[in-house]
Amino acid sequence: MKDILHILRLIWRKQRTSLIRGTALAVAVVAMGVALLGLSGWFITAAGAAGLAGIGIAFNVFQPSAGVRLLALGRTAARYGERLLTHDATLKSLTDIRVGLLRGVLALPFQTLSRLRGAETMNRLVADVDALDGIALRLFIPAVAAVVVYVATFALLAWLTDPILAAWIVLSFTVGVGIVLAWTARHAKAPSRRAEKALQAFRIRVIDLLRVRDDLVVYGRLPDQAAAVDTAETRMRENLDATDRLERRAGLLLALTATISAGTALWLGSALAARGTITPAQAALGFFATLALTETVQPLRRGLADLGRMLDAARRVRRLLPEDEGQPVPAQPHAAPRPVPTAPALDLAHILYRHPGAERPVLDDFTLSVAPGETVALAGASGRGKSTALGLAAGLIRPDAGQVLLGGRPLSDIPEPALRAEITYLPQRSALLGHSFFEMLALADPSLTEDRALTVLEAVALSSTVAGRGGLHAPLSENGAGLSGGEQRRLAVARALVRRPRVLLLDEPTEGLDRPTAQRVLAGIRETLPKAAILTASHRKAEQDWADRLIRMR
Ligand SMILES: Nc1ncnc2c1ncn2[C@@H]1O[C@H](COP(=O)(O)OP(=O)(O)OP(=O)(O)O)[C@@H](O)[C@H]1O
Repeated sequence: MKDILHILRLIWRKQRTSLIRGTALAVAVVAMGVALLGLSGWFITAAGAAGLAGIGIAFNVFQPSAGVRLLALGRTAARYGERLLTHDATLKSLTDIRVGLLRGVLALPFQTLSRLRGAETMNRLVADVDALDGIALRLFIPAVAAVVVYVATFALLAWLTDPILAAWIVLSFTVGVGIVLAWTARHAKAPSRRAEKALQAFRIRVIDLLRVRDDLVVYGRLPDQAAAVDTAETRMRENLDATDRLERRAGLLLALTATISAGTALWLGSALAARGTITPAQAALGFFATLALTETVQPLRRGLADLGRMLDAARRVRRLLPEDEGQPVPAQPHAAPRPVPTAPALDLAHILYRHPGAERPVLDDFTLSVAPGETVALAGASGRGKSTALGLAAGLIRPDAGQVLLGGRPLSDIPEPALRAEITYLPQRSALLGHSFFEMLALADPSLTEDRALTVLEAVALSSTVAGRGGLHAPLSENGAGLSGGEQRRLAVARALVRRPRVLLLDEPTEGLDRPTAQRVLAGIRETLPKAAILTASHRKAEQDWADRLIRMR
C-alpha cells in the first residue's frame, strides 16, 4: 500500500490544481446525484400526500421540478468537467512517470541492462504505467468523493429530516458497503495479479513466436510455441473471468446492502412519520437518498477489483523510478576530458574483474596501454575475457580493482557525455536503427552531413552497395534487415567512425567478411582515424596482422 501512496503523491504533485478541481467536481457529481434522487422522491411523495389531503391545488410544483431539472443538468455538466480534468491530469502525470521510468531503466548498471529481455521490459513498462491510472481515477478520487458525500448527506438529512434517521442511513450504508468493498479487495487481489501475469506471458510468447519464427520452423517447434501462446491466453481469460465474476458479485452484494439500508430507512422513516416526528415526504427523502448513495461506490468496485494489479505495478514502478523523480534533470557538462601530457590514450592498470555470479575472475592483474595512433589486438581462445576487457575500457562495467584511465584521467572522473565523445565501442553484435543508410549512420551524430556519411561508407567499402540500393536516403527494411550480414557489419563499423573518437574499441570488426574486404575495411578505419588509439578483440589473422601489437590472453 505504501507504494500506491507513493505513486499517488507523484501523480498529485505533478497535477495538483487539475486534480483538486477534478475531485471537487467528482464530489459535486455524486452530491447532485444523491440530491436529485432524494428531491425527486420527496417531490412525488409530497405531491401525492397533498393530493390525498385535497390541497393539491396549493402545492407548489414549480420550485421542486425546477430543482430536479437544475440538479440533472448540473450533474451532467459536472460529470463532463470531472472526466475532462481528472483524466487529462492523470494521463499527463503518467507520461511524466513513463519518462522517469525510462530514465531509471537507462541508468541501470550495464550488467543489469544487458540481462533485460527487450520484449519483457517493454511490456512491463507499458502495462505497469497503464495500471497506475486506476490509482487516482478509480481509487483515490471516488474514495474522497464518497467520504465527503457521506458527511454532507448526514448533515443535510439530519437538518431536513431527523438526526436518528440520518445517522441510521449513513451508518448502515457505510458499514455495509465497507464490508463488501473490503471483501472484494481481499478476494480480487490474487486473480487480478494472475491475470496480469498471464497477459504478460501471452504477449511475450507472441513476440517470441514472431521474432524467432524461422528457427521454430527449422526445428519443427512452431506448433509447440503456438500451443504455449494458447495456454497463456486461456490462463489470462480464466483469471480475467474470475475478476469479472468477483466484480459482479460485489455489485450484487452492494445492491443488497443498499436495499437493506434503504428498506430499514423506510421502515424507520415510516415509524417516525407515524409518530409525527417527520412528514411522510421527509421519510421518502431519506429512503431515496439512501438508494442514491450507491452511486458513490460503483467506481470503487472496479478499482478494488484491480487492486492486485495496481499494487504489483506500483511496487515495480517505484523500484525503478529515480530518487530525484520530478526534479529537473541537471545539465551534464559537455567539456572534453583534459588530457595529461604524454599519457597514453587508454590505460588499463592492474585490473581485477569477476562477472556477477562467476566463480573466478575473468581478468586478474590485467594491464595494458594503447598510445594515440597505435592499434593493439587482443587475441586468445574464446572466453578468455577479450570482450570483457573492451567493456571495461568503454566504462560499461567497472573493475573490482585497478583503474581504467583515458588520457591519464580515471574514467570515473569523466562526465558521461564527455566520455562518450572520446570513446566509441563496437560490440560483437550491434543493432542498426533507422530506415535508410543515412538514418542508421546519423544515430552516432545527429549533425552528420551527407559528405561525411559518404566518406565513412567509402572507408568501409560500402559506397557501391549504397549507390546500388538507391543512395544514402533510399528506404531500407527496418533495422537493416534487407542487408547481408557483412554489409550490416560494415555499416556498424562506419557508424563508429562517424563519431571520430580518440579511442576506438572494436570487437571482431570484420567478422563475416572475406579476407580482401576485411583488409580494405581495416585500412579504411586507420585512414579515417589516423590518430586514434585502437584496441580490437580479434580471432582473425587479417585483424591480428593489421595491429601494431598483439596481446595474447591466457
Ligand atoms: N555478463 C556475464 N555474466 C557472467 N559471465 C559472463 C558475462 N559475460 C561474459 N561472461 C563470461 O566471462 C568469460 C569471458 O567472456 P568474454 O566475452 O569476455 O570472452 P571473449 O574472450 O571475448 O570470448 P569470445 O572470443 O568468444 O568473444 C566467459 O567465460 C563468459 O561466459
